[in-house]
Amino acid sequence: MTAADTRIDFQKYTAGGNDYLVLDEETWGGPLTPDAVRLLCDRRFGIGADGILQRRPAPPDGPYPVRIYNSDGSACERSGNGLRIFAQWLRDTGVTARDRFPVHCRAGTSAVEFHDDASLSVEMGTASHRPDDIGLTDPAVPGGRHRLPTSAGDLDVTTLSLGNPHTVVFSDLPPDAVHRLGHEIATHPLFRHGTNVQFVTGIAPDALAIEVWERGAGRTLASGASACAAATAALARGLVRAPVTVRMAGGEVTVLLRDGAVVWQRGSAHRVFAGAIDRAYATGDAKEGAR
Ligand SMILES: N[C@@H](CCC[C@H](N)C(=O)O)C(=O)O
Repeated sequence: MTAADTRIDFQKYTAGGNDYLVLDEETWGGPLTPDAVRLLCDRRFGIGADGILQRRPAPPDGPYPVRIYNSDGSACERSGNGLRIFAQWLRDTGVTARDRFPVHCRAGTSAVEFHDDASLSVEMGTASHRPDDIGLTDPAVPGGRHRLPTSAGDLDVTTLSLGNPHTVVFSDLPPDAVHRLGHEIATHPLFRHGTNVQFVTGIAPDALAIEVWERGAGRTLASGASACAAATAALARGLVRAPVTVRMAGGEVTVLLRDGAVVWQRGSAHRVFAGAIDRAYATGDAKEGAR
């Protein structure tokens, strides 16, 4: 029996404190189960991460497909930090040496561009306010700007989809709102598939500050898709001008629109460490007590 039979290699990356494990589908032996994702992401029983990126087989020149999972085991259509991390991993591991290439996730294909300062830009698609795209359950509620009833009163929000659902909260709230209201809004009955939530805590002419509550992961220190959602919503309200620097607890990304509507985010992604996890533990029954 070789080490590859008993251990599964992984790499751990971070983008502004939003951390992901990167695994290979071939090494794992197929798609991850929700139980396996929860175990691997568990910070006490597993390796610990906000989510997992599982690389899928690809033609040499791409597009390079990736499955994206949240730490609660759910699959996610698109992740801004996830795609930046995956692109960085493709370069770090020598899968490609190119500066521009396409990656592919459930929400579609995104172009990636590396810059001289070691940052990278990733295309995030076009924001949609269509109720069906967001998964709104009440036909009386339009996508875009509306009021959202919560335990803290009716909030001024913008709901939109970037391939995944987002609710940007513009109401003035106490600093701990992300902890008090994040889960409530993320699981609000208005959203058929749940929603990621961004609390806007500061606005400048070309910058925003947000706190993030992710669907499927809870509060995170940063989120690329959330930064894009918040910037897009603030641009639509005329509150900021592009490019918009979006500051989060763990770091910042820059968001801009190309061709008037295509959302791009720019930031960095870093490898933290590489390791191997016991295959029997990660895939077998020895996961008692994990979330
Ligand atoms: N961390 C991500 C966002 C992940 C998506 C989300 N949790 C979902 O379920 O849609 C990012 O950086 O964009």
